[in-house]
Amino acid sequence: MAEQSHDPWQSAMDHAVAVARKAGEMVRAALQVQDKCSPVQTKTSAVDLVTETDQEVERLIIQSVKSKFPSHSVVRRALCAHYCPTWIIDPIDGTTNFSFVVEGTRLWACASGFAVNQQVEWGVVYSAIEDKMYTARRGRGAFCNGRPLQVSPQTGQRESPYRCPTDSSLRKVLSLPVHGVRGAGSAALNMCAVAAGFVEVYYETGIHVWDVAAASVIVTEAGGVLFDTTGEGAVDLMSRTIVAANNKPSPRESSSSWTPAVQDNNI
Ligand SMILES: O=P(O)(O)O[C@H]1[C@H](O)[C@@H](O)[C@H](O)[C@H](O)[C@@H]1O
Ligand SMILES: [Mg+2]
Repeated sequence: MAEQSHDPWQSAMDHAVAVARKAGEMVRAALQVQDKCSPVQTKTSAVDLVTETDQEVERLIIQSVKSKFPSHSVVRRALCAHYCPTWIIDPIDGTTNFSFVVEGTRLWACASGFAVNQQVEWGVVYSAIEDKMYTARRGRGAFCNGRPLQVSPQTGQRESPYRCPTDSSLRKVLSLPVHGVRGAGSAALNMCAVAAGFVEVYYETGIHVWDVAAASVIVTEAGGVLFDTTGEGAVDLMSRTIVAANNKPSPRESSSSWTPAVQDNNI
């Protein structure tokens, strides 16, 4: 079918939802086959864990986008610097959990974000084990299985000297007077947890654009905010650091009521 001119981004997003379901089924099936969950060597990176299933799902997405939207680019490694509509995909976000069957395999997801002119227009994150399809279109809200998402209304207390975490401050973050700290391992799902109001803040350094592009718009459309780890600037999805939160505390505002999903992946 040809690309539709009246709302081309919407038809791309609908397609991403369908592909994510298919990808999720593929990944679930692969869990039964040891070889498909084992890390493979790639030329690109020794650090980035990749399995045969990552590669299969990546091929599935690329082929389906190329046949349906031939003018679109598909990348894992760049937020397109020019106008070109670009899918930023993470075939399996949480490959470590998938590969090592961590936490009952729950925390992995298939994620696609779509950027035009460096703006993320929509995001789709599918948690196949939970059958949760998170979607958001810029300016049109965020949803999980069609139900609207809203970040937590929780705010901090004014007395605390807490500031937003900085790049090198994992120890500080871990000792904050918060209810609890979790590092569960899928950036996309951690951000969706912020969007859904389950946690108030997610923070990570060492992250890549494909880990966060899809969920970035899900967070903001659910009423959340993204900022850099100094707490001062706007987020740059290429910067490899991110804070996603239900609100942006002023420098003197407390985190004491926050329940962060925190990870630090400095490499
Ligand atoms: O490599 P994949 O796509 O599995 O993504 C994961 C990152 O590699 C981790 O840094 C990060 O901590 C998260 O676990 C993230 O989701
Ligand atoms: Mg990832």
